[in-house]
Parts: sequence; structure tokens; C-alpha cells
Amino acid sequence: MTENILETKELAVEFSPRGKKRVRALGGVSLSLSRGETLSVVGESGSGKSTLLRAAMALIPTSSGGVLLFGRDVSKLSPAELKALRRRCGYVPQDPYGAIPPALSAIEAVAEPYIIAGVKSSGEERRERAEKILYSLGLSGERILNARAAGLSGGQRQRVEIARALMLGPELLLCDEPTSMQDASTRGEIIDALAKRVKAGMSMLFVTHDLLLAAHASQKMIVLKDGKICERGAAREILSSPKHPYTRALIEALPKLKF
Ligand SMILES: Nc1ncnc2c1ncn2[C@@H]1O[C@H](COP(=O)(O)OP(=O)(O)OP(=O)(O)O)[C@@H](O)[C@H]1O
Repeated sequence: MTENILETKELAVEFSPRGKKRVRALGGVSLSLSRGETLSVVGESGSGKSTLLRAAMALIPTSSGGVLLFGRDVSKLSPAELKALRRRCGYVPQDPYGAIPPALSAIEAVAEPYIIAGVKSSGEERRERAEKILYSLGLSGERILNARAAGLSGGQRQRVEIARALMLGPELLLCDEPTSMQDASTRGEIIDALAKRVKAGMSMLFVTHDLLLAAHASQKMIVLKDGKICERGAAREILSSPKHPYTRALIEALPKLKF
């Protein structure tokens, strides 16, 4: 039997900003992700992708429906139990600015989760592991490794964020537009590094507005429109023969190369 790492059931999230109209960000989303599998979440800006990631990690309250993380209903967990489950997850937030502690160098920032989680290790071991992960994402060299966040480009910060999320060897990686600031070849390098980990058993929920990237990075895909799934299935199949008019419109909007 396949083991579900993440499951959402009719998940709904509403925001009630003070003095403003209530926003229904997610309206009944059901999905499942098993071990060693990647699911891409695709949709336009405002379709609910980030909300889905944050709700999956129980970082925001849900209005109805539920989330099972590693088979446990997150609404029934104590803060300590939830913390323990979150430790098994890596989260790459959308905005790499501000997510990295400004006083730490890149290598220290990547090694920090080991210290926070209390993993017994020497400074040397932490550094070695952090360096290896950064290298797999195309970052190396003393100048980069010792730079603080302010001295790194947006794309480099994004890779430091991904490396931080990988430091504890997560069983589930949730990433929110993790390659939005990368050039094409670095993007490929990152996707390949993540794919290797998926092959080794990691599961990944991959948020992107880029359908081509989604098809490259994942086996399964869901397309979100106004907080609801309008299409789901095998990523490449959706790309080659989309069923929903919204997906078709997204594909038609992809830039066409002309020579
Ligand atoms: N904290 C919040 N308070 C109020 N409304 C919110 C909040 N977070 C998200 N929303 C609203 O929920 C809807 C979904 O937002 P979300 O950020 O999940 O979309 P998204 O698909 O990730 O967009 P993007 O691709 O631009 O990041 C939007 O209408 C957004 O304005």
C-alpha cells in the first residue's frame, strides 16, 4: 500500500482582513502525495497556491476540511507534536528576502537548522554537510559561502533558502516558486538536485506558476483556479492535452519561441 505523506480533504481557507471583504483563498481542495512523489501546484497569481502550502504545514488556520501530515490530523495535534512533524518537512518560502538571518553567512545559515533541531554534530560536520548541499545547488567558493544575505543576489539567496530547507534531510519538501529568480541553466541544476532527492524517497509539493517547469519537475500536477482544483493528473499529459479551458489558456499564454 502506498504511504500518504500529505493529504488534504476538502480543505478551505478564508481570510478576513480587518475592514475588508472576506477572501476565500481555498475552496475545498483534496489531494494526496505519497512517499517519493512530486506534485506540482500550478495557477495564476492569487489562485491560492501559497495558501495551500501554508495550510499544509498548519501555518495558517483552516476554515473547513482537513490536513493529514504523515497520516496525522494536524488539527488534533499538540504544539509539540506539530513541531515534531514540521521537523520532518522542509519549507522554502516564496520570498527569499528576509527569510535568511541577516547576521549569518550563507554557510552558517544553511547549517543553522542542525543547531536549532539540536542534532549532535561538530562545527566541522555541519559545515561539510551545508557545503555539500550548497554545491549540489550550484553555490560554492569561499566568497559566496562566507557572504551574508545582503551580499548575495536574489537567485543566490533562493538557493541558500533551498539548502536550509534540505539541511535536516526532509521527508517532505514544500517549495513556493523556489526557482523564480534563477536563470534557465541554474533552474535545471536545482530541479535535477531535487529530483535526485525525490528518487531517494523525499516527497515534494512544488508550487509554480510555470507550467513547463511543473511538467519538468513533477509526475503529478494540479491546476488551481480561484482556490479550486480545475484539473489534475499526470503533469506531461496535462501539458500535452489539457482538458479544462483555464489550463488551455495558461498553456496558450506560454511564451512561444520564434526564430
Ligand atoms: N494573509 C492574507 N490576508 C488576506 N488575504 C490573503 C492573505 N494571504 C492570501 N490572501 C488572498 O488569498 C488569495 C490567494 O493568495 P495566495 O497567496 O495563496 O495566491 P498565490 O496563487 O500563491 O499567488 P502568487 O502566485 O501571486 O504568490 C488571494 O486573493 C490573496 O489576496
